[in-house]
Amino acid sequence: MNSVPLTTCVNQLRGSIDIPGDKSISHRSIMFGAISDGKTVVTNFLTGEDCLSTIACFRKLGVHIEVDDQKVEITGKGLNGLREPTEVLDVGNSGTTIRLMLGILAGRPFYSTLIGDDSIGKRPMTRVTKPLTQMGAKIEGREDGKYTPISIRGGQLKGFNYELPVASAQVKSALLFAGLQAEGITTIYEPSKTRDHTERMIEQFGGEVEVDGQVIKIKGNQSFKGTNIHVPGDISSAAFFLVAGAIVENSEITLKNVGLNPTRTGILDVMKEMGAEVQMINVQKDAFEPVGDIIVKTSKLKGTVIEGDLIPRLIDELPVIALLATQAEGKTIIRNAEELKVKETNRIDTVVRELTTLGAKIEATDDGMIIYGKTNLVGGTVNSHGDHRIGMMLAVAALICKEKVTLENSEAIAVSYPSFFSHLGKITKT
Ligand SMILES: O=C(O)C1=C[C@@H](OP(=O)(O)O)[C@@H](O)[C@H](O)C1
Ligand SMILES: C=C(OP(=O)(O)O)C(=O)O
Repeated sequence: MNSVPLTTCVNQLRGSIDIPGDKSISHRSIMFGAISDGKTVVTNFLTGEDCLSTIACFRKLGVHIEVDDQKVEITGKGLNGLREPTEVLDVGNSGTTIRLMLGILAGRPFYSTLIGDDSIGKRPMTRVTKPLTQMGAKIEGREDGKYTPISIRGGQLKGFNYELPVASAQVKSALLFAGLQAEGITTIYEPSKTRDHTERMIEQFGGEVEVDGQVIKIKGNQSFKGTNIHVPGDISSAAFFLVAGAIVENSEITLKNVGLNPTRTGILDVMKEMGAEVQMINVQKDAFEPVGDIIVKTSKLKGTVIEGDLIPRLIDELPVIALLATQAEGKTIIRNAEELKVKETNRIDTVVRELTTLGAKIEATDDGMIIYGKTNLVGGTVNSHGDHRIGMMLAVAALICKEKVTLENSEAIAVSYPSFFSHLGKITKT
């Protein structure tokens, strides 16, 4: 457990950062590469711990994967090339890895066991185990399939119609992976539109999927062909610098190569609504995932309401958006965000607890939080609680703290952004 002093009292942030590869897209590039025929080359791959867990799991399923810095080569032998693993598959801290892999394994005629860390052991799995069982997979898990360890024996699946009880791209993607191996058609209805990287990647690897708003249809017995994928920068990682640039005085920073898929850009909409000076330049809309650069400057901010269909478009950014709201005049309300309770930590509790330590006025509600601004943040000892997004949010908060800030459990940040502190150091002027 690392405890580190954070940089405080920063006078300005200046310069530019190349944002590392998107976590969601990096995971999926390995998964599709592994189930395709032939070679897939992935560039700008995110070498965060979560995506490395995905690689480790597929190696145990017999897939040859070579990693050279941010370049990954996967030698796929199709879905039938996956082999029964002789060891348990350890997903580490990664919810995306376990839920999407369960979808793939549901259609494979062999037995696997999946485990993860303490945080994974508390995250709900019924949301995927129940519909996958309905499709025909045999799944057992602790407390009736609710939690890890989970064992699965896949086999011949049947397509079905399924209304998602929660807006979750992980559940949708698990069902797409199962559906593309099933007999017949699988139709999924989403309560709100969630990130569509799986749908985009199916087409990129030569498969077929039909999307009509929040209704997604996939036919079974599909096969895929290896391809080259260049992963855009992760807007969820850029979010920490977007907020830092807006709240630290005298700042102007450019975030380069940021993925701008509209299912992920909720933070930009909210920042504009709050009065932030953010500008997109060099936008390439026709790439398989849209990408561009973002300039952010110190901004005068006002409170807002964040709710409804916007929530899935910024779910992972809510901790750092809560910090942003502490620097806005007036009240900010975040509602319909109960999914925050089942992330790496209960992010309603951890955000409220840690920001309160630093002097913010913030309350937890049943489905979100209320933040009263503008407050001066002071200092203190804070804790990531093993949650990478909480750790990075606190490092950004420290930039505007007047007193010493110490971060406990800082190592969690490597889950999604191993170069976070070096990037922050590069733009920080004290
Ligand atoms: O599909 C994905 O890659 C993800 C979906 C989201 O989770 P849910 O599907 O649980 O909302 C998000 O929070 C997670 O970081 C990544
Ligand atoms: C929730 C997250 O990831 P996962 O669900 O993959 O653990 C996240 O990265 O904020």
